[in-house]
Amino acid sequence: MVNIENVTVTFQTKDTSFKAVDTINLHIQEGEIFGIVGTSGAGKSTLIRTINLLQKPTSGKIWIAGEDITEYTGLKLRTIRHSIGMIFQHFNLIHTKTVFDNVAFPMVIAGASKEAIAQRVPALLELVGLSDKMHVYPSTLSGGQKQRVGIARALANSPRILLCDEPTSALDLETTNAILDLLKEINKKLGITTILITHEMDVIKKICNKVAVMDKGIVVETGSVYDIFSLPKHLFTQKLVAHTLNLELPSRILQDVQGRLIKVVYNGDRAEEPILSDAIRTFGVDINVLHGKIEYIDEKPLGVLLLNINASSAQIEQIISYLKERTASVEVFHG
Ligand SMILES: Nc1ncnc2c1ncn2[C@@H]1O[C@H](COP(=O)(O)OP(=O)(O)OP(=O)(O)O)[C@@H](O)[C@H]1O
Repeated sequence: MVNIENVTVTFQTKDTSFKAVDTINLHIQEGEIFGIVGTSGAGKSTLIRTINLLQKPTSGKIWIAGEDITEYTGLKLRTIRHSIGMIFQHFNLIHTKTVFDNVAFPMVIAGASKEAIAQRVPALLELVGLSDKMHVYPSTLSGGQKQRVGIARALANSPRILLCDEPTSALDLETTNAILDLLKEINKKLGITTILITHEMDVIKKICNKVAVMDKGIVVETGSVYDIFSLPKHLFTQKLVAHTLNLELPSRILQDVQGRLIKVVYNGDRAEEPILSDAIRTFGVDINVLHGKIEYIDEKPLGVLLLNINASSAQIEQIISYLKERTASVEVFHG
């Protein structure tokens, strides 16, 4: 549906030039929720803005549904933009217009009839759960409600693609979850291809199917969200995932621990197997669980355990290879 081909964006300042996006290639399929994650300054906003040409690539191409749109201008550009909705971190509502008029605005610009607008806007407000706020002004709404208006407005011209620029960064945790649920529901109901940028792996974990991890203008890793969480390959991704899974131990425990400390990740059906109790029985040693959890990502289980094994070196090696055969990864931390 969306192909980003060798896209580079270079900003010229007075004496230097700076590559905010460097030779990025991404293929986003129809109907999926594709996340782009990275820390501040990674180039996420610049990249997402190239998809509707709010930011023109310095080089490379943007393909939408098989059309190269990179050089589009005038009517062609306006038409393609109507098929791409966008929502923003700070909602970008027009404060002098009512909720109804905010949602109607893109339809007015696109030349829709009054009848079409009168029919569509209430339906959109119902979809986002704001039917009772149709005639109020944005200043009377909460952040979550403002974002719901932003979503309804982005859908006004029935786009095929929805771009979400940090849609929940200005919201509290509960409202974030409600907005992410809504985006997921809309994606399912309308089949709209959704591309979302965020600095939070939790957002990716909650709604995305695929993810690209960006650092300093480049994509360091891309794949299904489940694969990226269970086996992150790049060091930068590993750090993001470790931080999100929150498996850090207090330094006192790390200092005092005797024997070997290992991290085991197990995925798919194996997350529900009694691998650990099997290992304890097979080798007749004590294995102490210091920390662990099973997460469900894309409805598939992903287990992560921090284990402490106190046994002879030979036995520990045997246990590690036993676990390696039965789990996604085993990492030795200590000892
Ligand atoms: N118009 C511009 N002129 C010059 N530099 C720019 C411009 N826009 C962005 N940059 C720079 O490009 C880099 C990437 O910015 P961008 O906003 O795309 O990152 P980001 O990953 O979205 O970060 P954040 O979440 O903080 O917005 C930054 O170093 C930024 O200062």
